[in-house]
Amino acid sequence: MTTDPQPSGNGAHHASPGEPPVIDAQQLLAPANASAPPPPEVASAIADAASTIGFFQLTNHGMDAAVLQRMTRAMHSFFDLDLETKLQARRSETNAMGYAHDELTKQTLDLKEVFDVSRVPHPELPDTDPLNKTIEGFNLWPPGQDEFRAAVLAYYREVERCSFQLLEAFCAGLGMERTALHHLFEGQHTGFLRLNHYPLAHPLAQQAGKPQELMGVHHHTDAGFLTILVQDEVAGLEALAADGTWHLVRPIDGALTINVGDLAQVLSNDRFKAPLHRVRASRERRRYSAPFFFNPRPDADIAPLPQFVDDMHPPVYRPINWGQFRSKRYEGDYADKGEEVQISHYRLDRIGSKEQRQQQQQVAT
Ligand SMILES: O=C(O)CCC(=O)C(=O)O
Ligand SMILES: [Fe+2]
Repeated sequence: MTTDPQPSGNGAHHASPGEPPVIDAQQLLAPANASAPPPPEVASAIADAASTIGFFQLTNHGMDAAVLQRMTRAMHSFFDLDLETKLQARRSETNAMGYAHDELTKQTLDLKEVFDVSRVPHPELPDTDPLNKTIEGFNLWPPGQDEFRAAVLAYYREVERCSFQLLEAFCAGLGMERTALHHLFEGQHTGFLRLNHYPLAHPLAQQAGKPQELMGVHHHTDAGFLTILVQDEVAGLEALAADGTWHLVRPIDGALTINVGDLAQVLSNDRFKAPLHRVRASRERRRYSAPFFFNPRPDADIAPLPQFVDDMHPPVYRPINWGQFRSKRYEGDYADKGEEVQISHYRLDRIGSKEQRQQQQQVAT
């Protein structure tokens, strides 16, 4: 049973304590509002959510519903293809985009299959033209799937447009000029769209003493700045709240689910929180989702912004070069190369770094 959302002070609604707020976005993402400042109460509700649970849901958002629906249909047909066809667009160690059914999170196999698509720098040129290679590699497409390609690329352009508008609301919520962070993304952002399909969990998985097999995605934070997620009606996504308990991020028809990424946490010097989240696998229903990871230019050096640093709030992180961080992270997704790189490795107090833990152990023993 679900409870009716309760209104809170700034127009956001919480279903229950710890559950991400549902925010009426007042058409924040509509093209007509591209040059308008984000409504202050929307920016403030976003900032409240971003600085507490790190997740929120946007209703009445203004993204093009027809483009979204077309992508969703194409995603279902794609995952229904036979494995052999999907494997023709299989990603590799040197090409992060394309199809995979063997992704690792925290060195553990996730129960899902994915298809990743990045920005196309020169849409007028063939997909395989060297000028269309980004730090993610080339986009790979299964043969004979023209509608899938067209639908996915149309959605990519739409969610990319919305990401810039949402970035402005994040900036406004942090009390900054709304275009203050555009330079980190403009021209060469490395945002990518992921299509996720979570097949049914095997009924014997838990009995076999392997509860980890019941996770669609193991707990993680998203590495980029922000994520715009479309989830279907099958529940499964959970976020870790400050009290240490997992809360369902319930699917809401027509809403966009947004979460803070690691880089927004770093830039805001820990004001915004990148939440740990995971996806439970279901034994009853297959689940589909489509996150867009809004990531900066490869040459962006991300560090706490001066306005969030003072005597009381010293910088928490040293600069992170995005291009290097992303490629290290991908190595961990693709194959077990040891501990996955995290922003905690860049903390100046070095809490959580391997070196520090080893040092602490040496001191303790
Ligand atoms: O499927 C979902 O709801 C979320 C997936 C996710 O967290 C991810 O792909 O990073
Ligand atoms: Fe995620």
